[in-house]
Amino acid sequence: MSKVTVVGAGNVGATVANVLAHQDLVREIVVLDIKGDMARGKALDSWQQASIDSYSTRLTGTENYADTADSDIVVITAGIPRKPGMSRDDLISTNAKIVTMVTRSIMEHSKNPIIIVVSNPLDVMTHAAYKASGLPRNRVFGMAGILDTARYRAFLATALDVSPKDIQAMLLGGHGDTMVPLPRYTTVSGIPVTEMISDEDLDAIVDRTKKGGGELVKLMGTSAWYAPGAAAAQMVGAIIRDENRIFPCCAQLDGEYGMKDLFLGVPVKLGREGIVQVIELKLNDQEMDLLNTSADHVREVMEVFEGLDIS
Ligand SMILES: NC(=O)c1ccc[n+]([C@@H]2O[C@H](COP(=O)([O-])OP(=O)(O)OC[C@H]3O[C@@H](n4cnc5c(N)ncnc54)[C@H](O)[C@@H]3O)[C@@H](O)[C@H]2O)c1
Ligand SMILES: O=C(O)C[C@H](O)C(=O)O
Repeated sequence: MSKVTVVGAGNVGATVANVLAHQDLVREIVVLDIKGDMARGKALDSWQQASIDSYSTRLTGTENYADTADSDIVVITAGIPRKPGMSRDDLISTNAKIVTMVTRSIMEHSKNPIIIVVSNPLDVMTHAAYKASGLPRNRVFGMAGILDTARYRAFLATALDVSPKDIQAMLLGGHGDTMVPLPRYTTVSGIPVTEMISDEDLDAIVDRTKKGGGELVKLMGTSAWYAPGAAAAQMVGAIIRDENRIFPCCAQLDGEYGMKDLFLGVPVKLGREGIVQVIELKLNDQEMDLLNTSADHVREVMEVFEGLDIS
């Protein structure tokens, strides 16, 4: 596996390419954007960093899909980000068209890629790419849960004054304010987090996590990119190394958690073939209720998507 395409050379796309290049895992990264010179410039800038940071991954930029031919993995970050006051769902009509067109163009030049979607609203955009690609569900999935748990882990690390490296956590649901961080599946070096923090403080951290994207949009006027870019690069790394790592990702459910034909955040095992397994947790009633509420919200956005005219 050695060719990765990143579509969208904006804040997130450029970060995915740059972080991935630093892992020195792939032969070639192609960065594609409708603004071809921006893609060329960012790829060239990252390539000029190679001798300083010691990696061999060759980066090039383009606006031409022929240059993406025979990609093993494609990360789609193309689309508009939200501005303060907007929800991710407000992006749907613009980004649904972009993600669909991008996926169709990718499939004209790569036979059997793995596609990782980043564009928002994430769960529905992952469905859009799945539908436009014709690929099986194990090869099309979305990045959100790694980012959302990373935020949760960062907030916990600050509150407990420990390293975020020692916090392990799981999270379910759609990538929106109804996401479901799971304290029952959160540990600090194996110690249940509930033994280290009060219920009140933990609740506040769960709530801040759910609104974590919006907090950054408010601060910066646009959405985040360092942690999102690193999260997508981590997924690419796990696939290329065939590691079977378990991450929360947006995957199509086929009966798991009692749901079908819906893309939602769940724990998955990631290896060379993409999603090797969707992992079903034994949820309690309260967790299941929260997951159902989140799924209902994603279904509402799906209805908007189904009503769009994307020719
Ligand atoms: N899943 C997540 O957790 C997560 C995290 C952060 C951002 N996002 C989403 O990722 C997307 C990108 O965010 P960003 O901050 O990088 O935005 P950005 O505006 O910095 O970059 C987006 C890029 O997409 C390009 N683009 C637009 N239409 C295109 C097309 N048809 N073909 C190719 N390129 C095209 C633009 O030219 C631009 O360079 C947004 O939708 C944002 O909401 C998702
Ligand atoms: O919040 C956003 O709009 C971008 C992204 O989904 C995030 O969580 O940072």
